[in-house]
Amino acid sequence: MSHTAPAGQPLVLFNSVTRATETFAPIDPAMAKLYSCGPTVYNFAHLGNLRAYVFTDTLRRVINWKGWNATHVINITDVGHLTSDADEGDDKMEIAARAAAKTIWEVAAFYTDAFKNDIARLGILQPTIWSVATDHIQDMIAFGRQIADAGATYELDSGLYFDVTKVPDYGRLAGARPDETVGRIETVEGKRNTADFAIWRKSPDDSTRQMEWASPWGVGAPGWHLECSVMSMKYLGEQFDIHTGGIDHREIHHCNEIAQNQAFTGTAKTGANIWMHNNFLVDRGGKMSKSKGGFATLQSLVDRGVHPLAYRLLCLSAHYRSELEFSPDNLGAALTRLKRLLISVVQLRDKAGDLSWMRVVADAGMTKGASLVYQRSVLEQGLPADAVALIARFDEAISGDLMIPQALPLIEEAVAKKAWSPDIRLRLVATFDLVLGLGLLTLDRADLRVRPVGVEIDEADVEVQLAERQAARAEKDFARSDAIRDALATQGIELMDGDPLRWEWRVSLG
Ligand SMILES: Nc1ncnc2c1ncn2[C@@H]1O[C@H](COP(=O)(O)OP(=O)(O)OP(=O)(O)O)[C@@H](O)[C@H]1O
Ligand SMILES: [Zn+2]
Repeated sequence: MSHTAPAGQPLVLFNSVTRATETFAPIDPAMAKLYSCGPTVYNFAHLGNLRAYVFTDTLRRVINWKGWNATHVINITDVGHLTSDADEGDDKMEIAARAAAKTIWEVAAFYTDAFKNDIARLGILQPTIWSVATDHIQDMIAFGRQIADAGATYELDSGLYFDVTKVPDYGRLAGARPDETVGRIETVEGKRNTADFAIWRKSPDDSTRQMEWASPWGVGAPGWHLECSVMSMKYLGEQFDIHTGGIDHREIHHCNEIAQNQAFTGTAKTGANIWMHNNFLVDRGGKMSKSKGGFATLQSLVDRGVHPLAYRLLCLSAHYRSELEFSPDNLGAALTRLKRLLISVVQLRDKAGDLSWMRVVADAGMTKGASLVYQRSVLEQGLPADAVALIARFDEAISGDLMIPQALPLIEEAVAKKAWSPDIRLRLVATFDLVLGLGLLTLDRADLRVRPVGVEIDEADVEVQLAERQAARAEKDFARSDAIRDALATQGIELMDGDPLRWEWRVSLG
């Protein structure tokens, strides 16, 4: 891989700190460095949380596709995140563990696995490093000592607090001043400023916590904001390239991380050159959130017969800085679009015959971890000028602050271009899919036919009955054909005669 700036359009990204787009130029041109605030593992991720990781995955894929290597860290928050981001309430993990009568470690292990499983099903690449908060307690204490020595903190009975007036520009990211009380509730006696936050929280005398550690400020647990400053700095350095999170983090969590980073380095630097935030997935009730209960998980979609990649496509169909509405209609449209695309791609696959390049790319990507640029170089070899021009349009869209909604139709354009051989069209699909991650070259039609829970079907048997029905219809034995259709209907199988998608049957959604 080259270490010079890649060819193609410059990549511009919207920086929440300056509220402007900026040209991306990694500090170390040989390795871009990204940190994404990870899940708090006290429950399943909901679809809104997962939107945040489809976004970071897209960002990372675009960076790779355009020619840079990337180190990507996602943390696992298994301690410190209170029920309110503004230092109020109890630790989310402690509450969940009490409710389940389990240890926090059991709860964390269970939901961490569930999260990793969800992101794998969404085609999200594994980060280079998973950093688990409780593995870094000593690093957090050392960090806390340094910022305490620098005079940025003060101690109260309840713990060690950060004084937000000790750093320049506190709250610049949120566009708020330290004396503003928006979203903050004063619950801690003695705090100097409303926005001050806990670096270390002492365990109350009358209770023991499941998770607590000795520290210079008493036995207790670290503040949530501290974790991300410590782990991002540990793995990526004092100033790295991009820090991401959902837009709710722009108001408090990331302001506090920036303040800690500034106190630690004694500079005005925020810790990352670009701070990026994805907007919310909303439903009729507003932001999807765990605290509301009854939220939708990825598994709940699968249980209803929707393939996870249809949800990925739904996410890709909106720009990351726009709200995205989650509704059965939107999801249904995404599933239909994915099916349509896949039908065309499968037809091309059938026509193209031997795709030796596909084996090279798949092998390089999966087993040898080759960069996306290398895979692109295989795919894009020998393409005609008008196909290269389509790639340039794709590049232009994704380079403009990840304008994926504009890039998506180009895949459909490539598939439909009759003047190109199936081989050319598939090469384009494959190179675009390195960014989109929809698995278009590997999925089969049958994969998208997810069986909802509670529906008992034997797919081979359905296919046999369909063939019999086809034969009956050919012989104009409509009574027999209808009888087969009715028999299948009683098993929950709906036949789709004349289906423009040629998806001959589906499990009825009830
Ligand atoms: N509705 C949403 N849409 C998009 N991103 C979201 C949404 N809700 C949370 N996020 C993001 O998901 C990521 C993981 O967050 P985390 O696991 O800490 O969730 P949480 O704060 O416990 O969830 P909730 O906000 O539902 O209580 C964060 O980057 C967060 O900003
Ligand atoms: Zn964070």
